[in-house]
Amino acid sequence: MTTSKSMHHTVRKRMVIKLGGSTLEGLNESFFENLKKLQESGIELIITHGGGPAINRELAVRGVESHALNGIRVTSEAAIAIVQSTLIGKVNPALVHELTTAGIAAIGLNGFDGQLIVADYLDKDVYGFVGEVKTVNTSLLEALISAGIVPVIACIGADERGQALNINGDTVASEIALAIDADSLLLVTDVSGIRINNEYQSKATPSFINQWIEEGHIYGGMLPKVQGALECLSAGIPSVQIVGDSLVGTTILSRMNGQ
Ligand SMILES: Nc1ncnc2c1ncn2[C@@H]1O[C@H](COP(=O)(O)OP(=O)(O)O)[C@@H](O)[C@H]1O
Ligand SMILES: CC(=O)N[C@@H](CCC(=O)OP(=O)(O)O)C(=O)O
Repeated sequence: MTTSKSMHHTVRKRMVIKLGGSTLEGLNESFFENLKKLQESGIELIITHGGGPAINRELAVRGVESHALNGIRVTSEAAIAIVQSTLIGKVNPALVHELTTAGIAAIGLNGFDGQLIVADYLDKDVYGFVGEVKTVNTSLLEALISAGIVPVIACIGADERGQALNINGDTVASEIALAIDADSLLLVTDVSGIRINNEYQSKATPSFINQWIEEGHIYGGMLPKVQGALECLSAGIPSVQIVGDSLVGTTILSRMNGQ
């Protein structure tokens, strides 16, 4: 009797979808219908999200300054409280509401829930209260997935002392994809993929991406996306896509297929 994986497991397809703050507030009915269709086709969905614009508005209302470095928000003690309350208190429940309204069973989570995302400071002197992912509670996610519930994860990590740490949404998405061995990662943003010299790229490879970063064609908020994508690809996740809300964009593969 062979013990090949395919003989013991029904083929599962698992997709992590990250919804960027840039596009989150404008998603329409047809976007959620598309998600529902993906789910009905048998794909297991895990949703993560950011919320940069909502955080910016809240910071401005309260007069707290912040700036980005390499696409990552340098997060002061005053800022982390606002990031935490905005993502967990506002953005996450609003998204869960939209999903459940669309008929998708969903439950909101953040790094504190069941120690979902245990984090440590990325580099406190440089970035302040920004985290890097140490561990992901995959059994919690597996339990929800097998119950047919879509986990909706806000990008807040918790350190071992219970301090909230801000983690870029793209980084959380790729770390979750790696932890649960996803078959694909979909980063939904406000542009239809990677644009180089005014042209959207339908395909990309790690070597092109490294070149585009060096030449300055990829910058700011696109950096954590492609960095997460490269990590996923090198760990064996077959495909990462960066797309707009119509799900059209750039597919990043380890190598160009058939070309
Ligand atoms: N080469 C590139 N192609 C497309 N967008 C890019 C590129 N380089 C930088 N960007 C910027 O990245 C932005 C998307 O990142 P971000 O604003 O952080 O979105 P999100 O909130 O979805 O994470 C785009 O709107 C664009 O301004
Ligand atoms: C550390 C860090 O950069 N955290 C991000 C978290 C939100 C996010 O990633 O939002 P988007 O999806 O809109 O980019 C921030 O504070 O903006």
